[in-house]
Amino acid sequence: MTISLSALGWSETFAEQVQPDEAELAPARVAEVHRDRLSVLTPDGTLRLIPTEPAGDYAVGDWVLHDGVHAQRRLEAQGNLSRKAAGHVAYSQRIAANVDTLGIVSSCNADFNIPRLERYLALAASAGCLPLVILTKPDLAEDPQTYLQQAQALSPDLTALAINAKDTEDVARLHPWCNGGQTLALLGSSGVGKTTLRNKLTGESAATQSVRSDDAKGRHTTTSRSLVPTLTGGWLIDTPGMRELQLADTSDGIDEVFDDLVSLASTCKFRDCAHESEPGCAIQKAIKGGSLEPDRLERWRKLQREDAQNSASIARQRARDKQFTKMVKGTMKAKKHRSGR
Ligand SMILES: Nc1nc2c(ncn2[C@@H]2O[C@H](COP(=O)(O)OP(=O)(O)OP(=O)(O)O)[C@@H](O)[C@H]2O)c(=O)[nH]1
Ligand SMILES: [Zn+2]
Repeated sequence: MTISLSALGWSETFAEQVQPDEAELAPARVAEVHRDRLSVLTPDGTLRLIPTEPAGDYAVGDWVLHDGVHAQRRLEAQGNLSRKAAGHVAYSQRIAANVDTLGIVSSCNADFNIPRLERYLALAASAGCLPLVILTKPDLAEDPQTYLQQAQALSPDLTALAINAKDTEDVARLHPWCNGGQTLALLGSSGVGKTTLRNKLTGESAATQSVRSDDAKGRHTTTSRSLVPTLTGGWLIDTPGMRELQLADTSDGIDEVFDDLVSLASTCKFRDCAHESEPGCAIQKAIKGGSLEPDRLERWRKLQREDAQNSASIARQRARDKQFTKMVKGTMKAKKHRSGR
């Protein structure tokens, strides 16, 4: 069975990137990334390719141009999700590529958390994905509508749906975001129902408990990340094990989520107003007038601080890496020189 490139999500944006000297190469979409190979989808089926860049440069959902053996070139992606990787060494880690819609999954219970939703919304805005808030387990909540209203109030551009992930008909309300070659990525804390949604959307029966391995902290999380077809002709990227999502280089996304504060701040008397006790502060005025919650200002500041700190530590690490490479090259050159070669 063959399927069209557009059914795989190919569009003009990618076609335009193909250079005349690449006419011999064929496009393929990355379904899985392994250290030494990529599993890719082509109109004729699945292929294994040898990467030509470090594995960390690829993300599930990427488009590559290949010759049947090597992924010769990775095309520039749209809807690029990335985060600051956890650990001692700071770097920006790609999570998923060419994502049309980011499904932000939260359940209607203790997991529901406004700052976390705002964090995911900032990520979606910065990546250029359409945000879709999916509130699971409404059947277990006393008043799911209050969660829905709180989520909806975060932005007029956002769609929020309360969906019982165990109910096939209810899950069908997500079909408009995963048909016609469109890609939906699901992001959310462990246990909120991502696997349950995935099984309904794809007709697969990925185990909700068994495909797990211990991570460093001894907690259980699903580990594989892949691009899988939905029953309705779209694509789903499950991003398991994303307990903690640290933002980096998303200041544009944060500004979008807090655009009301950004435009208020632009009317403060001082350009560098810290919105504390400065005279003529439009933000403090709005708080006093009751049109702005002080908490929202705090959440904005907190995300901005986090983003700035993470972006800076990633930049420092990049600079260190660069310096190290330079030093190694310098040493090798000196050695060559000494040995008279
Ligand atoms: N009642 C009810 N239970 C749900 C709903 N969604 C998920 N569950 C249950 O919640 C548990 C966790 O669901 P999973 O789908 O495994 O959660 P997950 O987000 O994939 O978790 P990780 O794999 O750890 O990331 C399972 O027992 C599901 O049956 C829902 O909408 N209603
Ligand atoms: Zn101010």
